[in-house]
Amino acid sequence: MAACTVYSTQSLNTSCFISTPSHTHYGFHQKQVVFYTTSKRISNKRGINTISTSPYVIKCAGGDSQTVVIGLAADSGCGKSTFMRRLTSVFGGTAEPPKGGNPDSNTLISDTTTVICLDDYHSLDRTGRKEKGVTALDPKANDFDLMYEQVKAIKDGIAVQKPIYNHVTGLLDPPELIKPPKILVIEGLHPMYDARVRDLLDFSIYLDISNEVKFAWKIQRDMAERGHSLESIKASIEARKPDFDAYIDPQKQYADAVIEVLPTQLIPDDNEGKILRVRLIQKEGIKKFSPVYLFDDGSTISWIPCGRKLTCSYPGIKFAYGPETYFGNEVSVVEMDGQFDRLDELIYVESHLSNLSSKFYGEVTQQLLKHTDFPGSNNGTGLFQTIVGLKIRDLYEQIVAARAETPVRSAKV
Ligand SMILES: Nc1ncnc2c1ncn2[C@@H]1O[C@H](COP(=O)(O)OP(=O)(O)OP(=O)(O)O)[C@@H](O)[C@H]1O
Ligand SMILES: O=C(CO)[C@H](O)[C@H](O)COP(=O)(O)O
Repeated sequence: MAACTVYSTQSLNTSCFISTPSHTHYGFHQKQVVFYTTSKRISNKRGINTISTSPYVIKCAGGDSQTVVIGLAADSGCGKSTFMRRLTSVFGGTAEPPKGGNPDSNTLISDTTTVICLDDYHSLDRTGRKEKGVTALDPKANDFDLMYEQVKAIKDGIAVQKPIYNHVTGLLDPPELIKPPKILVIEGLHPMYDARVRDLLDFSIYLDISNEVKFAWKIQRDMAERGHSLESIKASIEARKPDFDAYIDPQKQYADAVIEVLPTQLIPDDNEGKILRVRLIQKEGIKKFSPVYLFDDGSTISWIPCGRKLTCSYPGIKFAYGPETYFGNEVSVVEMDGQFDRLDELIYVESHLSNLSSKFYGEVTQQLLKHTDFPGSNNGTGLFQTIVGLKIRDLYEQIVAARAETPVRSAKV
């Protein structure tokens, strides 16, 4: 049986948020129990109940109970869903919408992860935004207080009733229950915009897609799959740009890892946007995260792997690695320009990368081979998304291991 520690409320901030109607006893996860014997419930207009008194909080040793929170920021259509599918696959599962819930829910749940889309915190629906003349990227169209309260509650192991923004109707639908998972990913336009939400993140990622590439991807998806015209795609990108520059793009300075996607430099003046130069920018000095490197940690390296061990057709493949400064922070950057002809040969490149946090030799290659149908599997976007997925798994395992030790120690003291 797990050893438990009982804390008196005098030393705790006892205010918390819950979503269930019962008010005497809440059990979250297997190894943490929060036990309220006296409670005062105040319903507020967001359907959240505030408990203002809680005499005992019991936490048990060996608990992996607190949710690890990951932030993933990017503009719409920049590969968040693809990245999430790769991340879920690293944990060995597939993500699905909540069973029996709203068919237009934006949430995806797997055994380990719950991914919530921050569009659900739009405070203005489509009509409301039109009337007020604001875009969904404008902070005025989003409820950051609620976002903070709910992400904090989930992180503390407490279920919430999260609103749903319905992309089909453009309306705010009735809320859905989100239980605390092992890993909560908050993805969308603003995971690092509000300092309170940012501080809750255990790791943060920004997908930085250059305008040229964003345009090429949008055309491919919105013209081919959604029947939009070229003119309307151009107009929509232009209309979003000022708010994107003001509110979304600046978040990259806070990210622990940035995946930057640029046009290739291997073809002069390329404007097709098919061959990509992708940079994995990794912040130095982040707890439980040690950046991936090529050949030699801290050196500056340029490497063309094409030859006997790696088949390359025009324009080839070029890797680079080295230390840089990014928004005043020391970072390590691994870069890949070009694309693989034969994905199985990626193993050759993988064997020259270190600190991958893989569980066995060839895991990165195996992951990419598993999902050759995902966009970007043959270039740096797929490679670096997979690597970041392994890093998140490693971070999660380190956090769980550290937590398993802490209460035992404090109980002994
Ligand atoms: N690495 C990639 N290489 C090429 N195309 C890509 C890549 N990632 C995404 N795309 C293109 O962009 C489209 C959007 O990708 P995805 O659905 O993953 O983005 P998203 O950020 O989740 O979009 P949204 O927020 O609009 O739902 C894909 O359908 C595909 O056409
Ligand atoms: O930037 C977006 C994030 O995905 C969407 O444009 C925003 O959520 C508004 O959605 P819709 O266009 O469906 O009203």
